[in-house]
Amino acid sequence: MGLVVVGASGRMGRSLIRAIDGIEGVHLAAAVERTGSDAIGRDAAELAGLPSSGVLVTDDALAAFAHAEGVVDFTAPEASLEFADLAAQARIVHVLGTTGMSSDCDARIKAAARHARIVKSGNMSLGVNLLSVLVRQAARALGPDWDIEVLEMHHKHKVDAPSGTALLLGQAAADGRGVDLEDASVRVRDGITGAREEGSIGFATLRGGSVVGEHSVLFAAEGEMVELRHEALDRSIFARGAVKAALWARHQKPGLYSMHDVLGLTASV
Ligand SMILES: NC(=O)C1=CN([C@@H]2O[C@H](COP(=O)(O)OP(=O)(O)OC[C@H]3O[C@@H](n4cnc5c(N)ncnc54)[C@H](O)[C@@H]3O)[C@@H](O)[C@H]2O)C=CC1
Ligand SMILES: O=C(O)C1=N[C@H](C(=O)O)C[C@H](O)C1
Repeated sequence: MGLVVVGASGRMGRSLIRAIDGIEGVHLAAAVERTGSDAIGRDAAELAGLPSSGVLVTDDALAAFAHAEGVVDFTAPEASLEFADLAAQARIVHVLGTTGMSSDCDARIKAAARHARIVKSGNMSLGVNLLSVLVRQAARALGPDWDIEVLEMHHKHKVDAPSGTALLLGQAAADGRGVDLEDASVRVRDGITGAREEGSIGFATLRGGSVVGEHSVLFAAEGEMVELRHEALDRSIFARGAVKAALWARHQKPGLYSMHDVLGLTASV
């Protein structure tokens, strides 16, 4: 399966190029960066620390998509919307890992998925997706007198908050409780906030250094606390998940899929 990596010189772009190189059944068909990037014209594999491949980074996404079967996209929300349209036109699989998408963006991705196979997730790792199943089960079992807080820490370059993973885990907790996350979530606390509102789902964001990604979901009650936690030690876990998603989506009908679909983690698990 020929895959295009968009955002090829980014942290995830380089990790994806290395993952594609090491996985049977896929090859790097093209590598795309934004117009004006220093990476344009450079060998994509060399950028990722591999021996040269002859695939030069381009800013012509349309031409790149024409000769591929899938695109893996960890870029930025506006760019991902554009790539969703181009992938739908080219009838290729779109694996979308970009976070920080607004509800408007999500609606446009849903519309594009009427004609395209899109796998979208705030976290492509097996560990976090399994964790989300456990969070949903815990939230259902523990009930509303257990306070739920989602805590995350990432590297200092991350531009969106809360992380896509924190929102995914918050959604799992809300699903387990049978509440609407929009109504229940408290994303920021500052000043005299008053006591914690019963049933709310809180978020706390930490940024610093080179942390790849740490997430905890805390369930706190009178006299006891349960913590469910995931730590990403290397970006290759997301890259390998994204490639797995592309290979899986190749055989699916048009639609918007999640990593739960790819990994077979259905609602009943
Ligand atoms: N879903 C998941 O499992 C994961 C999601 N992410 C998300 O992926 C995104 C990227 O993360 P990083 O790689 O750390 O960021 P980064 O800033 O290192 O890389 C983003 C790359 O996209 C490129 N880009 C931006 N607009 C573009 C355009 N129009 N055309 C082509 N390239 C364009 C940038 O030049 C940059 O090289 C973020 O939203 C992050 O939260 C990151 C890791 C895992
Ligand atoms: O920006 C990152 O780095 C990451 N982003 C994703 C998120 O927003 O949750 C996934 C991972 O935690 C790394």
